[in-house]
Amino acid sequence: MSKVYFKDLSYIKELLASVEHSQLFILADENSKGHCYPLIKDYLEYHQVIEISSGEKHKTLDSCNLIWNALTNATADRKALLINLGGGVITDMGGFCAGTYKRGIRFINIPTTLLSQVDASVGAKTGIDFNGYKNHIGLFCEAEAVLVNPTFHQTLPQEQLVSGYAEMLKHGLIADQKHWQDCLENGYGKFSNELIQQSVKIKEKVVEADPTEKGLRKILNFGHTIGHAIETHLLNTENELLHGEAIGLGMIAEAFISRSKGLLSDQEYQIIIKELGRIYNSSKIEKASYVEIKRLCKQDKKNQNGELNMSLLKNIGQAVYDIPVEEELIDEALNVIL
Ligand SMILES: NC(=O)c1ccc[n+]([C@@H]2O[C@H](COP(=O)([O-])OP(=O)(O)OC[C@H]3O[C@@H](n4cnc5c(N)ncnc54)[C@H](O)[C@@H]3O)[C@@H](O)[C@H]2O)c1
Ligand SMILES: O=C(O)C(=O)C[C@@H](O)[C@H](O)[C@H](O)COP(=O)(O)O
Ligand SMILES: [Zn+2]
Repeated sequence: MSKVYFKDLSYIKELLASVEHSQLFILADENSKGHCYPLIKDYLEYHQVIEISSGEKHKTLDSCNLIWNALTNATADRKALLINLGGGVITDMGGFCAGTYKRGIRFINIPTTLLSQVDASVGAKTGIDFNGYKNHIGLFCEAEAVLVNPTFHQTLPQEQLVSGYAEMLKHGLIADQKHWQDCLENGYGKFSNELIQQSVKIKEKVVEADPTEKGLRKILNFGHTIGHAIETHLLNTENELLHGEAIGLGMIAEAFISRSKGLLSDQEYQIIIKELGRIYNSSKIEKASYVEIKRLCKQDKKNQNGELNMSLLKNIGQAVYDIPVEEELIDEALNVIL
């Protein structure tokens, strides 16, 4: 699996020297180009910047077209190297475009949001949304390397930190009670390299055990069946949520289902909803949307043979996967986050 480096940004020079390449391209959106590119520019040799518009609504085939066209117009060959500089939208989509261009060129991830540093840039899931379904088209495709540096947080809006914090709390809930505690003690004002590293280590351990999600890796998807459905349902509306904000609500709903299934104790459920509910509580979901949310859940990648399967919690720090869930339980769970 890709190595994750927690180093100064100047380390880019060494990474570039270690990956033989013919041409260098930087993929960014307007925010990562404005705020992050100036911090790395001096460490780069001659290169071309490919800029796409920011946000989940641009994680689409149209943006891929722009990226593939830019590579084609520059006559990029199979030894071309792409640096994905940005949040999870950039690392997911850039990885996918690199993995498919001329059947695959190499790429390095330089994640610039907390969420992409602790989760999206690590583990080789790449892809785009399609027909309104999250990450519906994609590849498992490894980055050559990932360079993580919290300097990028200086320009990140607070809500983006809160969004990334959800995936860190998820890592604690599914696999490491101490990390959950450490995250709660830390709060979401500022994140040390150490806490970010702890979170990445949890993800790496799960991915190493099951790189292509045949089994155990599904635990990283806790909160995502309902979270993704909420995120998709609200995309392009005035109530749009960031990925982590939607996953925060998804985790509350799926913790409820965990308790209903007799997996999670009431005591731990109460702790989880108290802590998550303090932060992820701005739900703008109406009862009329439940049918649509359940329809979206049916497209989740963990489902099989028409059965809805979720990853749920057994304890704080332990998750289980492939648990069949009845639709009525989703209604009840949505009532909890309303
Ligand atoms: N592949 C995976 O394993 C995985 C894991 C988790 C999430 N994801 C995906 O990641 C995406 C969410 O990632 P995200 O939260 O990073 O969102 P994002 O990529 O949309 O970035 C959030 C916003 O921050 C801006 N930005 C980025 N860096 C900045 C900086 N340093 N300063 C100021 N602004 C900056 C971006 O332009 C964007 O507007 C979702 O599409 C989600 O599905 C993938
Ligand atoms: O790495 C994983 O595996 C995850 O599930 C991490 C999630 O946080 C992430 O949002 C991922 O993109 C979801 O994958 P999907 O398979 O449900 O699209
Ligand atoms: Zn996620």
